[in-house]
This record gives sequence, C-alpha cells and structure tokens, in this order.
Amino acid sequence: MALAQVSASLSLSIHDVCSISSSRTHKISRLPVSSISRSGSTFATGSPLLIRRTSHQRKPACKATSISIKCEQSTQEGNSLDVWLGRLAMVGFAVAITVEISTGKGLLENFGLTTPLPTVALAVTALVGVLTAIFIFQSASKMPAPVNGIDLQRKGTLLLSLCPFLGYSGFLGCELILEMGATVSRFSKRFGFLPQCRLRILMVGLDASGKTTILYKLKLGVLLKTKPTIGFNVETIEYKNICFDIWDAGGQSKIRALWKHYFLNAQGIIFVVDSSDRERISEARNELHRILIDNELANAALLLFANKQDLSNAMTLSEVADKLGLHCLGERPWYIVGTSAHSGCGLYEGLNWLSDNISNKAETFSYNHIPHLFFHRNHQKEIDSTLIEMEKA
Ligand SMILES: Nc1nc2c(ncn2[C@@H]2O[C@H](COP(=O)(O)OP(=O)(O)OP(=O)(O)O)[C@@H](O)[C@H]2O)c(=O)[nH]1
Ligand SMILES: [Mg+2]
Repeated sequence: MALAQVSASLSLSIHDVCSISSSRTHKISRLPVSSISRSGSTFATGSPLLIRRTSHQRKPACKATSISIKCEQSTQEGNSLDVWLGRLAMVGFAVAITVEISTGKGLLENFGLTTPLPTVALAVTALVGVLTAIFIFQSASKMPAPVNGIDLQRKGTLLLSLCPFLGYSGFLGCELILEMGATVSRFSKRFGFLPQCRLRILMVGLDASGKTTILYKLKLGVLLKTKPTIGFNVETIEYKNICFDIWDAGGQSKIRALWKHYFLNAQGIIFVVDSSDRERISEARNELHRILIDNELANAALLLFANKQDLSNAMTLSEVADKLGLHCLGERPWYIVGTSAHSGCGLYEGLNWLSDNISNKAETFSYNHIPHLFFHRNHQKEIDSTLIEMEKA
C-alpha cells in the first residue's frame, strides 16, 4: 500500500506548508510586470510566489504602494533543500499512486512486504487528513488581504499542492475501509476472536440419561436441577472457535417418535446413555439403531456419551460399546467417551472429536434457530399435538 511513502511524503509536505506559514515579509514596490523577476516555485503548479526587485532595477518615478507578501519559496534566498524535498515528495506520491493503480498492489507489497495493520494505516491516513486540513485553514487565516490576486494565487497554489495528499489519503482510506472487514475477520479467526463455523448437533437418548444436564453443564458450567424435557432445548456452545448448536430432544418414549423431525441438517448426533442403567441398555440400543437407518442422518458423525460414570455401578466403556452394538455400525465414524454431567468430565473430549470428525464443516455455515428451517411444515402439527398430549398427561 505504499504507506511508508505516504508518511514520508506527508512529513515533507507539512514541512513545506509550515515554512509557508512562517512570517517573513518583504516590502516590495508595485512594478511593471516586466520589471519583476520570477523564481521557481517549490511546486510545479500555481503561480510564482517570490516577487522581488532585482538589484539593478531602478525605482520607478511613480509613488510606490507598499504591500506585504509572505514569500519563502525562493531558490535563491530560501533553503533550496526544501524545494528539492518538496519535488521529491510530489514525485514519490505520483509514483506510489501510479504503481498502486497499475499493479493493484501497494509499493511495499510489490517489494514483498506485507500490508501494514489496517488500524495503523487508517490512523496514519486520518492523521494526514486532519493535519492537512489544519494547515490549510491556518494558512488561509494568516493570509493578508488579497492584493492584485497575488494571495489568491498563493492560496490556490497551496491547495493544488495539497490535492495529491488529500486525494491519496482518501483513496488509501477507502481502500482500507473496504478491505478492513475481510482483514479483521481473517485476523479474528486466526486468533480465535470469531467462531469459524457452526455445527448443528442433535442430542438424543433415553429419558433420564442426562441430556439436559449435559447441555447446561456445557453452556453454563454449572449443574442444573432438571425436569424431564417435553419438546426440546437448544443452546449454542462456543468451543475451539466453533459454534455447536446443540438440540436436546426429550427422551420419553412418547416423544421419541418426534426425534426424526429434528434430523434435518444435523451434522452430528450425540447419543447419551445412562451407564448405570443396565436394565434399559438394550432399549437404548434399539433406539440408536432405529435412528441410524434414517437417510437424513446418513452422513452424521456419531458421538456416544456413556454418562453417569461417577456412579459406582456404571458399566465400563467397552461394556457399553458392546451392548450398544457399536462395532457393527459399518463406515459411520463413531466415538464413545465416558462422561459425568455432574463433574463435566469427558464432555469437551466429545466436542473435540465432533469438531475433528464432521466432514461437511462449512466455514460460514449459518442459520438461525427458527425451527421451521429444520422441520417439514406438516411435521410441526405432529410435534405440537404430541407435546400438548404430553403436557396434559
Ligand atoms: N450421578 C449422575 N447423575 C446424573 C448425571 N447426569 C444427569 N444426572 C441426573 O439424571 C437425572 C436426569 O437428568 P436429565 O438431564 O434431566 O435427563 P434427560 O436425558 O434430559 O431426560 P429427558 O429430558 O427426560 O429426556 C437428573 O437427576 C440428573 O441430575 C451424571 O453424570 N451423574
Ligand atoms: Mg431433558
């Protein structure tokens, strides 16, 4: 972005402007145009700023009107270094803009240097704009009343000379603002400020297996006293730069028929088993295999939480895996982890596995929580009537 060029040129231009504002005055006489000598201006455009009488000129006969003009830009009297630095600055700007427009890259970028941080660049651009405005106004307010158009010409020269600075600053600013969104987003994602993607996860299992307790342990980090879920709970859990939208469906036998309405777009399934409930482990197995044959879950990764591992009578992981028939699941990716919703043990290990094993993670996969995006319209009636029946019971 040629930012260095901007800063360098700016300091030079400000120096020039400062020197213009300092008040060195010369008394000159009104002379015929032919009798005044011109010297080069710092800038290529505008009128000559120095008007002085040469030594060999004689005073005219008519009475001279004395006017005061600030004039510093002289190759003879002033600092010639200023003049050359000013020219250099102008050429630098011209080169920077030309390179940027023709190549689509800034000067620094062309030399293999990375673009500076957008905030730094924007701050520098803003500083350029503010300083330029201050110097223009200061210069204009200190100017004497125009005489013979000379001061107007000087003002014009000043403004013309500042145009490239203003133009380039604006150009750079706009470019940076446009780029900033994408850059900030990239930086944020890299450093973990923004979630990279959303995953839709369906959590099912028999009633009282601990699904709702798990959900709120993950979400709030505390152990909540729960009631049997009628319908579903949904919460977004942000972990490792990923938003897990976890849908916890009630597990009572009458509600299980409704699970299928939550399958749409689910990228992962968490099946929760009460490891201490030996009596109902085969029922859990049947429910698990029933949902896995559904086409809508064909690509979903399967995570099993062998929950309540804190209880002394809990089955071991391999026992749960055997009794659930996990080894005959074919090619579907699955993982079993022992958990305790009370202590939180094992829960994040499960989320880690999910994030690593969901293949269709879209970087900007987004949707909202409006249920109709996930339910077929005609299913909503079935859900409503079942839940109303359950509430009445
Ligand atoms: N000891 C122990 N108890 C647990 C654990 N997880 C859940 N519980 C208890 O099990 C009971 C049922 O928990 P819920 O989270 O409501 O179960 P659920 O799976 O949501 O039940 P439904 O909503 O009916 O499907 C509660 O009393 C919990 O405190 C655990 O890891 N260890
Ligand atoms: Mg529940």
